[in-house]
Amino acid sequence: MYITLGTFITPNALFVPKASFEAQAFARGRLDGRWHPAVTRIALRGNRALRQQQVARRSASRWFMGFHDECGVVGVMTPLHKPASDVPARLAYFALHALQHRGQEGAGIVLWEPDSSDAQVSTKGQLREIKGLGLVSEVFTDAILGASRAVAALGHVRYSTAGEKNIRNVQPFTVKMRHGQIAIAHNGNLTNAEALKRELEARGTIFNTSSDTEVILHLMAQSVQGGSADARTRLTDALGRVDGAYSLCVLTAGQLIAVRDPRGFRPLMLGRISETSPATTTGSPPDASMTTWIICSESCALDMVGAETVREIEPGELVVIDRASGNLQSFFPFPRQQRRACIFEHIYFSKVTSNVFGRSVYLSRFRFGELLAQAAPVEKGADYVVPVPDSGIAAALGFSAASGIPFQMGISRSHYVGRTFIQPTQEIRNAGVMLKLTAVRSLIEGKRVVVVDDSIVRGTTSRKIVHMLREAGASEIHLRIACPPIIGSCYYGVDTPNREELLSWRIPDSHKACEWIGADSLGFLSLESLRSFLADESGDYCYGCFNGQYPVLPVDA
Ligand SMILES: O=P(O)(O)OC[C@H]1O[C@H](OP(=O)(O)OP(=O)(O)O)[C@H](O)[C@@H]1O
Ligand SMILES: NC(=O)CC[C@H](N)C(=O)O
Ligand code: SF4
Ligand SMILES: [Mg+2]
Repeated sequence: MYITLGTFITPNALFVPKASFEAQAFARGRLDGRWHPAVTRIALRGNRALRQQQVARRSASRWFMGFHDECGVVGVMTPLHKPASDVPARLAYFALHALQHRGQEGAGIVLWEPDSSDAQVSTKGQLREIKGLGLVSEVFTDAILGASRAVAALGHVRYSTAGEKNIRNVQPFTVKMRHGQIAIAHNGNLTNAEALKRELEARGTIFNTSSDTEVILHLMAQSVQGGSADARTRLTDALGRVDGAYSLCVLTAGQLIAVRDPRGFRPLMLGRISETSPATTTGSPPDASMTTWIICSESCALDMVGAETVREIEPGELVVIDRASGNLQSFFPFPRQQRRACIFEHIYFSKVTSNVFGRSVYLSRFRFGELLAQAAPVEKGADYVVPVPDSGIAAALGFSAASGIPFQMGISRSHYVGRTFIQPTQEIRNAGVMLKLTAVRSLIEGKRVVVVDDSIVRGTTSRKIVHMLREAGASEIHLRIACPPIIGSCYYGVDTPNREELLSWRIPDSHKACEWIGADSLGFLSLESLRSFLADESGDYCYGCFNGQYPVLPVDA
């Protein structure tokens, strides 16, 4: 197998990316017409190229992004009268597609495929896994989905927080226990996983992955309630031993279980597709026996598959959907805790079309921008408010509305540069080439601009953007950030750099940070503003990465 190495000549720099299949696509097609690829063909063995691709993928997004997204989960359970078909797999696929922003390392779907003679009976058949590294659209093909015959599905998109980025750690995990197969999909991070792992290993447990999530399966298998065939009982027992963040779905041949940790760090939604008229129009609840239930991380996934949003799964709630009875039962098996929803879901992680923790993500971001304009105005005014696309757009619109400064898309984002792009070399970084973001010179030249972004993590993006806008002729650049300075890592399901890498930890003085970035001024949304926005609910949120007050510390830290 041979691949192509590309040499790219841009107005600013000349560089030779490392070999990979992505490089080939990049050189040949994706940026055709924009850059000027002088493509050099160099023969390389396919295996080596593949390894390089893996390495590049792993490290590329680290360079590009600040806080990484987390994971997304989905569960689908059809009603008893529905014969096995490709519908559960397709519903899971589209829901995962809507949740792709939450994880791009790998994706998986587990299908409950009943024995063909027994397609409508409740507790027979197998759980079958389809998973791979890469994006949802790369892992699943139409042929794979079309060939499936299932009555329920469980799906996951991963961004790792524990364990390496390899195929073994891609979820859902499916295992065979004494009472049958079980599959699990987890968003979050367990703060005592390492301690539990050591304990389990001392008892002879063999781990198949390096993910924290696997601990739950072993705890279930070795549950003191082990004699119980009931997955709910064993899951409750296992979760009683873990701490930290989990919004998870479990699938057996018979039941779909959804559960959220008592602090409710991560979101989890319940939705349905009803074959009868929805409750809202008839006044009576939809017939459970005619309902396909969907569990998912964010409401955007329900919208994607045309499902009705029923409600959030509550912090500490465990919901069991049983196919045979058509029942949905709710339990609160854990001691109650103060809710600690992750405010970063609203600042950056979740999709703007979602409602998360009972609030519209878009409206939150817009309001953060308005509050930022009030708290950190640009004293002498400016010509434009310019967002850092995509995640800074809603906050910039809010800033513009509150300040009266016109909004302009002065930075264009390339949609061909994914989050799994080739790692730029140090040479490229030094040349300040922005692969993802480009200034609109005709708009920016000679103008005073307020640049609004949702967050600064390492400061890489801000520094590059300021440099790029100066090169494009901006006369003043005022950077406004729609969240407080980030000074700590996250232990609850977000892949964060070490504290020492965080700009606001390294350079706590915002004047000095502004100098490092190269802007004319720098302003953040304060924690007080954030709390005032959340009003009565401000005590229900986690702000650990902003104030160092973590609801629960990792046991092994
Ligand atoms: O300070 P840094 O370490 O550079 O990280 C901060 C940047 O990372 C995020 O964007 P990202 O490019 O990850 O994704 P987006 O396109 O979804 O905004 C965030 O919106 C900031 O722009
Ligand atoms: N980001 C997440 O929610 C990750 C889930 C799990 N902790 C993993 O590392 O795979
Ligand atoms: S530490 Fe930050 S990112 Fe992590 S849960 Fe708390 S607010 Fe969210
Ligand atoms: Mg961004």
